[in-house]
Amino acid sequence: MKYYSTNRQAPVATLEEAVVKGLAADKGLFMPEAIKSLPQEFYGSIEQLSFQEIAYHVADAFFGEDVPAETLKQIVYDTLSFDVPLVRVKDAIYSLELFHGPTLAFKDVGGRFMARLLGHFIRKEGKKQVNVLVATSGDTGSAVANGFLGVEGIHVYVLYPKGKVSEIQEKQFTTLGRNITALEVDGTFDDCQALVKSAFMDKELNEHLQLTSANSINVARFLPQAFYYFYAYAQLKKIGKAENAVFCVPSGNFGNITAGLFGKKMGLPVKRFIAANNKNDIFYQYLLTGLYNPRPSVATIANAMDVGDPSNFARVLDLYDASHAAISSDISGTTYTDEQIRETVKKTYQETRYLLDPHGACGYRALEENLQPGEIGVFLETAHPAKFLDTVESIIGEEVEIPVKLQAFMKGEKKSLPMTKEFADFKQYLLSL
Ligand SMILES: N[C@@H](CCOP(=O)(O)O)C(=O)O
Repeated sequence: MKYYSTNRQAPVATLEEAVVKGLAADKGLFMPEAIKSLPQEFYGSIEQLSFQEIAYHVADAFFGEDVPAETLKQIVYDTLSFDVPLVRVKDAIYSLELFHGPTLAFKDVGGRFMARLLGHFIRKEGKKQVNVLVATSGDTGSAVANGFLGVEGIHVYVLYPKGKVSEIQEKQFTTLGRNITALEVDGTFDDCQALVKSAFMDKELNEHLQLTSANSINVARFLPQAFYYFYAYAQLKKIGKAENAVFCVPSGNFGNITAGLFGKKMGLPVKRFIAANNKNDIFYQYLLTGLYNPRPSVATIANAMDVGDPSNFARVLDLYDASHAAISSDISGTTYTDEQIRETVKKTYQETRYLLDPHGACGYRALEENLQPGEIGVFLETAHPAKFLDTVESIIGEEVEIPVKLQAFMKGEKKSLPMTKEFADFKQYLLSL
């Protein structure tokens, strides 16, 4: 399969080139030339398949031409060593719990898949060291750092905005050492993302180092996120609730919802999507006005969604031929203040005893407010509430139990390097390596 750039000014790439480069030479995002529909028989009996079996079918449609079947199967099965259960919260609203992986956030799926696929390409080609640059507003950093920890031939640099991620999130990527380096940037997530993208475009740097990205701009990070939409559908089908499924996705950089849109293009019977924003509501405003106006992100309690210029908007436009009408017919939007998020966590916990995290709360509330009669709503519960311990405990006024996996991260000592948001400083640092 070949990959083209959303900016259409760069040569098409092989899968390996797209994964190893991350971003196209014209600063566009790579898109697969074909989105294959999966056969009706697959959907007809999908509820009989395991998560790993379903994911392998989806992975095969994208990567099967370029990765030997046994290798791809191994990558998928190793990646998905945890479950993604669908849990009913209230009425027709279900939570797709994406926080049962090693770092307790949905990014574990893409992070682990990409680490394994990149590792495969490095071994196959005997490549020199690949340096992964990743910008995080909270969850990507930990998933990528943990997914790549100890992978030979790869060094990961995590760029994160100083003081704008939760304490536990920070611990998850600053305490690992080995092939993981954390850079604490005096700026916002958007500054971190801009530093990373500028590095990919810099000729001198790219002659000095082999660089790639592990944000959802990388096809190997973002496409695997489609796996769990199919699995959610299978779980709905098992309980006879698969008609009129609506997926509601807490959205920041828009990689997660874009993976769901790919699923729909592959024939997954999804009625519609809702993108739930926090106050960084650039996409919501786009739906209202037809104008895309990126702006500096503001800090919220749903910090992983604090993105002011969502990278994957380019892919959404590409998927729908830049038609605002077509996009709006598949996706609606919502936006919530911190106050509304707090209110939702509290009320839902009091009513149902289900504890939402601040991101999931945006998704849940959007369904509560927008679900039509006859529709079944699934919101993506993107991270475990304990990752936002202080926030969540202060909202519900109770102690939250910290899963053992998280406790382990909290014991380590934070190690990070300070970095300004000036590209010249970042470049100098990378050149000194
Ligand atoms: N929400 C992210 C921001 C980066 O998103 P990505 O999906 O492009 O990696 C985070 O938690 O870091």
